[in-house]
Amino acid sequence: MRILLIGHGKMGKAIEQYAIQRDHTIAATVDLNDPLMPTIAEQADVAIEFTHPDAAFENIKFCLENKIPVLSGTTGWLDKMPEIEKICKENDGTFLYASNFSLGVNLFFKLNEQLAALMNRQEKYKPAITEVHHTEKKDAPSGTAITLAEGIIEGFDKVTEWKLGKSEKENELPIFAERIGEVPGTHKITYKSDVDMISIEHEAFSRDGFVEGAVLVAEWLPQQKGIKKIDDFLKL
Ligand SMILES: NC(=O)c1ccc[n+]([C@@H]2O[C@H](COP(=O)([O-])OP(=O)(O)OC[C@H]3O[C@@H](n4cnc5c(N)ncnc54)[C@H](O)[C@@H]3O)[C@@H](O)[C@H]2O)c1
Ligand SMILES: O=C(O)C1=N[C@H](C(=O)O)CCC1
Repeated sequence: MRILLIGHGKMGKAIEQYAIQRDHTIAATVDLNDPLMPTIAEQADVAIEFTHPDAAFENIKFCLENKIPVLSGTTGWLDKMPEIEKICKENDGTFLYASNFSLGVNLFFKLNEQLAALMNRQEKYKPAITEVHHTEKKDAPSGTAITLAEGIIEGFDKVTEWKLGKSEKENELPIFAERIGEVPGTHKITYKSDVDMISIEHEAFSRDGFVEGAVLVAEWLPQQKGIKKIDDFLKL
């Protein structure tokens, strides 16, 4: 498969290595200030986009308008998702966003939803999320923490919105974001009462899980149409 790699940072470089190991070709690599031109698009079967919150929208739009199936792992741009969905439809395109491409985190998302449904019947427990990432991360909270928060809000009726930092209202789910050294990504959900605490945690040991997930989804995506979810691929 011929891959257009948009973003050649920590994720882009690791994806390049893993894709080559799986016998794919990197048709082109585009980073900041490299122009994205239609001639580049013609040489690729799929695009993989891991850039910056401010850059994702234009990159995804370019791919959809130039008829390349595109997946994006970039976080922090989701206010523009409705517009991307519209562009995808207008161009009869294929697009997939996942806040986290690792199998382990996607299993953790399901566990989080099940725990929220169980805890919904309990009066005494209050949920919170803590996420820890490396100091170069641009956005907070992490995209993964936002997906976890959405899972809790869906199943646990006492919270209706999330808030970065300490919550002031009963209906707010606090998300605490810490930035430490080179931590690839740790997410912890806690339900605390006055007498005890229940917690579940996912810890990534490296970026390998994100990288593998992104390449496997990229192999599957060209056979799909429309807005896809990672659940459509993983079928968990
Ligand atoms: N979904 C997931 O599984 C997952 C996993 C890891 C990281 N991420 C997200 O992916 C994104 C990138 O992460 P990273 O660790 O590789 O970051 P990084 O900072 O190491 O790399 C980002 C790269 O994008 C480039 N870039 C910036 N603007 C660009 C533009 N307009 N066009 C092309 N390239 C541009 C930067 O120069 C840099 O090389 C972040 O949003 C991060 O949160 C998601
Ligand atoms: O390193 C990052 O940046 C990560 N971003 C994603 C997020 O925001 O959830 C996934 C984990 C790593």
